[in-house]
Amino acid sequence: MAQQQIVDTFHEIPVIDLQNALSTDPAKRQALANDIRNACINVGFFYVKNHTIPDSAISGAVDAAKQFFSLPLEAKAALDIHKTSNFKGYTALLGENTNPENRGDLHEGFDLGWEDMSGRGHSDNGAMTGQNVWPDGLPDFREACLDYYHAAVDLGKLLFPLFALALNLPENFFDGKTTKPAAIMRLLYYPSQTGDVDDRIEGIGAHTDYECFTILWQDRVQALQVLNNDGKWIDAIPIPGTLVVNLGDQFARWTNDVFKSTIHRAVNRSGVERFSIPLFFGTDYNVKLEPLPGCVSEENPAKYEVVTAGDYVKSRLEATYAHSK
Ligand SMILES: O=C(O)CCC(=O)C(=O)O
Ligand SMILES: [Fe+2]
Repeated sequence: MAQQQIVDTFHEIPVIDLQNALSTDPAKRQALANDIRNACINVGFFYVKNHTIPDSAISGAVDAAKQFFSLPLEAKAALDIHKTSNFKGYTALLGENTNPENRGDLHEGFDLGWEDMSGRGHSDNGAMTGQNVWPDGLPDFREACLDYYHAAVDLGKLLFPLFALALNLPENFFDGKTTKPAAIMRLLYYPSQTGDVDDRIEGIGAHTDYECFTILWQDRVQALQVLNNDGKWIDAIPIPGTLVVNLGDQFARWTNDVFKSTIHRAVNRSGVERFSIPLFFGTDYNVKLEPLPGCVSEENPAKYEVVTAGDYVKSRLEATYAHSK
């Protein structure tokens, strides 16, 4: 009988406490980085607790999302993402198709990028930078979104040195590569699917994320699922007080797949609506995604063509929205 290959897999997603992220004791920071390393190699997903985003920033952004998605369709459609060249604004139900085998994603979205509170978008070269678009008639919406955005970017800046340590690199390895962090935030609204459900329409179809890592707030409605190596969907159950962090394809490219960019999807059949807020965090758009020296060897030769982070994300976004153009 042929010997059965034993493939390591995971059945749950680890919870990592970030309390020691800024410890003055390097051994404590390294111990935390080791936990992150294990999660990145084996799962590609982990929860973080003691994550630094204030509850007030979360509740403000969630309230803003609820108000925005309750606007009349015409008001949201005026901000349709296809009207901008930099992927900002509103995505209608079925407007995106994350898994090309599906017929469209059953969510509405609102995308924004870097902008400081005083109203300046950052205007450098990347296709995804530049002005955000904002709805009329929701006076607190912009501030609530940006408040969360900046808190999540700060968390991303706390995580990058830990990822560097996890890869046996100097803690400041990514500093010069994340000067204008390429962070895209999305508000997401998933109606519940009821009645006869078309299997090719999911809240968000099976996909991997495009940037280095994603920081995701999810409400208490179970919908997010993560594919393990046995092809089984593992529920990323909502754990109050935590955020989900998952790796994206930029990190898989940097690390030549040593870090896993794990396939996931969201399916809301709970009977109630669901909200989530991902923030996709990458290096500056002009940085080349070159495999790190420690991640390439004779047994594991470089797998990916070197491209800039900006070109890579742009090509993935174009493919995602092509279906509703
Ligand atoms: O809403 C979620 O839980 C997941 C969203 C997601 O995977 C994405 O936007 O890339
Ligand atoms: Fe995702």
